[in-house]
Amino acid sequence: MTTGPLVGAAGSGAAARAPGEAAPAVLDVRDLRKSYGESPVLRGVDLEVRAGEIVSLLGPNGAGKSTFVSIVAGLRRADSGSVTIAGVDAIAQPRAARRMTGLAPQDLAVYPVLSARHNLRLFGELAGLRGRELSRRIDEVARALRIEPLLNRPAGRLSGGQKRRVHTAMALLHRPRLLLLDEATAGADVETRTYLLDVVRELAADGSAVVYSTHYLQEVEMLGASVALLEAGTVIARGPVRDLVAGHSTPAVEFRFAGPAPLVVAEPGREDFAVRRGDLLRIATPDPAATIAATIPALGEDAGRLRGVEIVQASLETVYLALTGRRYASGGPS
Ligand SMILES: Nc1ncnc2c1ncn2[C@@H]1O[C@H](COP(=O)(O)OP(=O)(O)OP(=O)(O)O)[C@@H](O)[C@H]1O
Repeated sequence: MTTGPLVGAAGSGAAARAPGEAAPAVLDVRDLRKSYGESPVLRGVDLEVRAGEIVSLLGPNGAGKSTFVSIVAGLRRADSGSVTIAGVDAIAQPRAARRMTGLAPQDLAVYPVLSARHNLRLFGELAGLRGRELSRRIDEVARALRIEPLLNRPAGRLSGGQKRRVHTAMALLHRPRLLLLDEATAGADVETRTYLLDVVRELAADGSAVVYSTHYLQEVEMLGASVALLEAGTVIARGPVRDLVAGHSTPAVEFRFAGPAPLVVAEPGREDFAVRRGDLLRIATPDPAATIAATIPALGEDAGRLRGVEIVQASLETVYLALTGRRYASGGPS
């Protein structure tokens, strides 16, 4: 897809660097802490995002992703820590930092009685664009996100997915050096999701740094993004998907039963790698075929209740499950 120059002025694309030279950090967050009342949410978050890099911010509900994004965007105050955006101290100089940042927050924020174009004009002006340049940028971004036919309609009468595109377009107008997208594809249909992801990839290819919070692990791979996994207030895993998969996860075999799964582990040494939840017994193993061959004879009477056996290959999802402990609570049915 050709969408035209979305972020040409970000100006830090890979072409300007010598081969092998690391791109500069656009976002540099150190030891960020934030509590709501007595409840700590961010307990010392460090995150660096380089020009041209897309970082998917993952984490369970309530992990603090939106809190992190809104502090970086200057909408909330941190208790302590530093946020530097393209060399500017975002806590000491929030206005200067905001000019380089584009934010599409999780909650849709469009003025419903104004047209989509008027919404874009307002946000473009807030970001410092004027006159012809603003009109040109509205046209470019509208083309990229396929909202041209919607521009003259009141934003309040657009569908959820159409509003989502207008809302995201507002974050892109001024070609931000740093783009913050908080669950940008929530509620979007397959087509809208495709446009949004295309635009994010193009922005990064032109040199923007992107922080993309999402619950859709598939999108991380579609974006070629690296991962920052937020859990219990800190980043517990950071890096390219392939490195995380290689370092944190093995395949697993899942045995599904009619009724509660038995905890049967036939292979010595695999006990710590088995978890049971409801009708499912899951055994992480480097050799799934051997695990199946050893486990089925050991099931005894329970073999009659066996309904299915599946090999689950190591993937970002298995890493996520292994690191956050979600879905498979160790130690029996829950
Ligand atoms: N304004 C607030 N006042 C008090 N507590 C808050 C406030 N905003 C968020 N929280 C709490 O802080 C924690 C982190 O919330 P946050 O929205 O940052 O998480 P999240 O990772 O974005 O979650 P989700 O994936 O559900 O969007 C949650 O426990 C939430 O209830």
